[in-house]
Formats: sequence, structure tokens, C-alpha cells
Amino acid sequence: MLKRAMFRWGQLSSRVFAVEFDLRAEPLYFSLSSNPQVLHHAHQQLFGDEGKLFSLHVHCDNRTEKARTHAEIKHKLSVALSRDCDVFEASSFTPDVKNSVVKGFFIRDKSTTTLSEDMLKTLQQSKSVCVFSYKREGQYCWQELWSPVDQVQESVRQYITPAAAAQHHPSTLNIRNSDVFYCMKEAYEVLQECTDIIPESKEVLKLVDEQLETSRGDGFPVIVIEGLDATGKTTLTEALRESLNATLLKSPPQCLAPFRQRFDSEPPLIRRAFYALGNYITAAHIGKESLRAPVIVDRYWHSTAAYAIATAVGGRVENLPKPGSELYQWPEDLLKPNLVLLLTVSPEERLRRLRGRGQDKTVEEAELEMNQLFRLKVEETYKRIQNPACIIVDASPSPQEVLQQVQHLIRNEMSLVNNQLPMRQDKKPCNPSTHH
Ligand SMILES: Nc1ncnc2c1ncn2[C@@H]1O[C@H](COP(=O)(O)OP(=O)(O)O)[C@@H](O)[C@H]1O
Ligand SMILES: Nc1ccn([C@@H]2O[C@H](COP(=O)(O)OP(=O)(O)O)[C@@H](O)[C@H]2O)c(=O)n1
Repeated sequence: MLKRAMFRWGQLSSRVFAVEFDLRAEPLYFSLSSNPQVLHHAHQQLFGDEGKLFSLHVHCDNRTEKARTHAEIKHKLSVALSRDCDVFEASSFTPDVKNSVVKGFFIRDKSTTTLSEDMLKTLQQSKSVCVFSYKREGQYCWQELWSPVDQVQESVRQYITPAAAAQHHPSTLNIRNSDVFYCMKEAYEVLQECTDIIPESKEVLKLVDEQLETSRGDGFPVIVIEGLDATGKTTLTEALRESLNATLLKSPPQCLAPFRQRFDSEPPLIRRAFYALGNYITAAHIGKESLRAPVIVDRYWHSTAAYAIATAVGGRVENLPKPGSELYQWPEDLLKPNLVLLLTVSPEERLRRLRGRGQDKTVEEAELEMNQLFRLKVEETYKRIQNPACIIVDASPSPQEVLQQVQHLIRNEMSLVNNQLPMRQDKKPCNPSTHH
């Protein structure tokens, strides 16, 4: 088991490491070789500097258990290690091979204490954690299996070798079915796998089972409003409900509200599966309600995918999956809306609105506020999602002006579907299937 874990992480020369050394720059790429290699200038920063260096990763066949252990370690490292230690997210992967990523961390300990060793010793007691240390000699650096007691290791020296930048950022390789789900079955299975550790999963799955019927015939238009928090979605969707005499729905649906906090504290695999299932429940509600009236939806699959991708992809906007990637494709089995509008405001205006509202922010939203990079990635991902793509709406004018602008847009777009837009007094159904 341990040997397999070692090979997965780095004993194979075909594998490459990416260390998120500086989130605003390219990751640091290197591979391992049995021959000594002179350290590249860029790699000197990580390996050539003073301090002790370790890497660790979780190896475990059960994906939900692995995801939880990884998240637990991440939390422990961030809480317990002093400011003399740098912790970098790292991954080992085979370039451009999907699902080849093994996630881990690099720890650079510049302190004179044994804090990181003590911590690693505790972590290593778990069968599923594998730790390597890095040694320097002149201009060379090598990796070997770490042991707190200096016992003879089976591990051979693997020298650090500079590697070329990967064409696809490694964090994009494992997105499918780990961060974003493209059919209900895949998300459903994740929750099925964690019913023992998260009893709430059973209740969520039961709610999904009760809503399986998602198909809809000819109905009224379905319009989704998307955007970052505080861009004005609630304000606009309420106003549209009034003016179109529409039904207002949201994803995740109200019935999942009691479980949201629980799943928000879980690692991405489980958390994203929860939100993915929320969309299918909302889809079922849309199917029913759109037979009676136009439907406005506050957040739907664009949000689920955009937040998941932007969180999964470390660092810069350039690291996102390239435009046109299959990762931006709408799930085959999820009801499609007729129109998706993306509300955008400047970062300054958004902050002003957030402060004005004075509400508690979710951790993710607090991160958004601090993290301009993340905000840019969410917005860019929204814009790259295809079939249906979203139409961008400048939401900085007054609420009344935004409403008028959107009403105008809806009228124009919907007339492409059917000359009759069912407005307040005119509820003739249009045929959504002709739109796609
Ligand atoms: N067009 C607008 N101009 C100025 N303030 C707005 C506008 N739309 C919404 N707001 C205010 O901004 C804050 C966030 O709006 P809200 O509709 O709750 O956003 P969201 O639902 O996207 O989080 C609220 O205080 C709201 O009153
Ligand atoms: N359809 C949805 C809606 C929200 N989400 C998640 O929920 C978060 C946004 O929820 P929120 O409560 O801040 O949104 P608002 O209700 O404030 O607009 C994002 O971080 C997404 O991760 C999702 O994944 N899919």
C-alpha cells in the first residue's frame, strides 16, 4: 500500500509536481529522476533556501474518506504551524492525463523548533498519510521517504529535476466528478457513499428521489438570474416576479436549507455533490411551475459550476480550463432554462452593496472580498459556460433601471423563441424546446 502511494506521488519519472509557490504566478513545476540534476534558478527558491522541507499526501482508495482526510490535514496545517512555516498546495500528476492528480502539500519550516516534525509524526501515524523529506547537497536536492526515527528506508533518492509548465493546469484534470458533476447519477453516488459518516445524506437523497420527474412539456419561459453575491439577484428576481407575474425559485431549493451548513463544512467532493443534487430538485420544481406561469430562478447550474471550478483551480485566471473545454458544458440530464442573465457590477460597487447590507457573509464570500483572483475566476467561468451561455447585464444602475433593461432583454430574447412573451396579463405558453 505504502509503496503504491510512493509511486503515485513521485517515484515514477513520468509524473510531474506542481507547487503553488506564488498564487499570482505560474506554479513551480518539477519532476524526479534517479540522476543528480542541477537545480533550476526558479527551484532554488523552494529547495535551495534554508529550512527543512517536507511533502505529504493522503493515499486511500475510498474517495470520500480521502477527501475528508485531505481537508482535515489542510486545516491542521493552517492552524498549527507557526508563521515560520510556509505551507504550499501541491499536486503530483501525469501531464494532461485526466484524473491523474494526487493532491498534497509542501511544508517549508524555517524555524529552529521541531514543530513541523512533531505534527508530521502525528499525521503519519495514520496509515493513509505519506511523508517525504528533501535534502540538499550543493546544487542538488533529492526526495526520500521521511521517517521520524532514522531507520533505514526502502526509499531511493529521487533528485529534483526542473520540468516544463503543463499545458493544462493540474487542478483542471480532476474537476469532472470531483468538483463538477455532469449527470445526476455521479453526484447521487457521492452522497450514497457517505451516508454512514454524514447521516443527513440519506435525507437529501430521499428528497431527490421524491422529485425524480424533471421533464417538462411546452411551458412558460424559464429565466435564470446569476451573479456574485450582492450583485442584486434578490432585488431583481423579486421585481421580475412582480412584473412578469412569475413564480420565483432558487437553487439550492428551500427544502435543502436545513442541510446546507452541514454540507458547506465538507470538502469539495461532498459539498459540490450536494449543490449538484439541489439543481435537480429545483429542476423538478421548474418543470411543474413552468406549466402555470413564467419561472424566475435565483442561481442554478452556472453558479454551481462557476464556484466549484474557481475554487478548484488554484492561482490565476489563466489556469482555468480553456474556453470551449468540455468542463463548461451543461449536464445532459438537467433541465435547461430559456435564458440565463449574469449580473455584473464593479468590485467597488459590489463591496459597497455588501457593506450596505451588513449581513454575515459565508466563508466563501468573505474570501471573495479579500480575494480578487477568486472573484475574477468565478466571473470568467460564468462567462465560459456554454449551451446555454449567459447574457451579461450591467447591474450598476438603479434597481428600476436594471429591471427595465432586463425586461427589455427578456422581451427581445424571448421573441426569438416565440413572438408571444407571456407577461403579466398575457400568459400564453411558449415552446422552450425550439430555443435549444
Ligand atoms: N441596482 C442596485 N443599485 C443599488 N443597490 C442595489 C441594487 N440592487 C441591489 N442593491 C442593494 O445591494 C444589496 C445586495 O442586493 P441583493 O439583491 O441582496 O443581491 P444578491 O441577491 O445578488 O446577493 C442590497 O442591499 C440591495 O438593496
Ligand atoms: N445553485 C447553486 C447555488 C449556490 N451554490 C454555492 O453557494 C454559494 C453562494 O451562495 P450564497 O448563499 O452566498 O448566495 P446568495 O444566496 O447570497 O446569492 C456559492 O459559494 C456556491 O458554492 C452552488 O454551488 N450552486
